[in-house]
Amino acid sequence: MKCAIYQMEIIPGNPDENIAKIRKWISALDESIEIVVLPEMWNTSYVLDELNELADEDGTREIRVLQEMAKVHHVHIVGGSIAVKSHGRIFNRSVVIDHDGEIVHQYDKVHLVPMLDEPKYLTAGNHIQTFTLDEIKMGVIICYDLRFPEISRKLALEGIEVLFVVAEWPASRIDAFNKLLYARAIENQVYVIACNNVGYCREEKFGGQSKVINPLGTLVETLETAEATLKVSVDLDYSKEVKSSIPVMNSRRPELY
Ligand SMILES: NC(=O)CCC(=O)C(=O)O
Repeated sequence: MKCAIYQMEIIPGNPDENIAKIRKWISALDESIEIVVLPEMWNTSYVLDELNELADEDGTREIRVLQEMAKVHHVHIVGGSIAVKSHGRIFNRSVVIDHDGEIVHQYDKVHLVPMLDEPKYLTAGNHIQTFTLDEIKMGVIICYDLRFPEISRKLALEGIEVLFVVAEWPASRIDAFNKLLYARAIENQVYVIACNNVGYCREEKFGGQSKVINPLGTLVETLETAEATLKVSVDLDYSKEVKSSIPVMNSRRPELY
């Protein structure tokens, strides 16, 4: 699976310019790329007090663009997440679109971040599910979700081979981001494909370091702290190989914990 990750510098509070950036970035990718990954809240960043005006109903404006790009460029899109309005409430919603332009998955962030005031402005989701692309089961979690091993374990127990982590993780806590990514890969024996943003939103600086970690916990490749694209090829059979050589899931004792 050939993957491109967009470590994007998101323009705070400007969905139109961010949509234009996404269009330009996807259009410039070479044709061999099969799946692209975007960061969390790429349409607005963390201008939470402006989302009532900025967020589109059900994210229709952004989703239409992603569907068009997916079809035209024949790529699956793990669309990071976008701020959307739905029935008067705001959600931090991840949308996955296949290369035919069909929506295959939507997920509303279930763990809202107190340190970024999310509980004050956003409504949490209540559902955690896997999705399938090219017959491979995958899962996506959003940023702060990474701190809660239960959500990744639930997805792993349902058979995912790849865990996408879409993030706007601050630079001040980037060591925790990196360590948690390794932990989730090792304990669940899955590829972790993490897409963080860079730049600022108001006073907050975001830390980048988007990366891919294999199911054994080895770094495949990482970015640093500038806007950039990470292109990697992922051998999905490796997850099955690791699962059979170290049978962690079979060694579990769920009756004890
Ligand atoms: N956008 C986020 O969810 C940030 C999470 C964070 O800052 C942390 O867990 O620390």
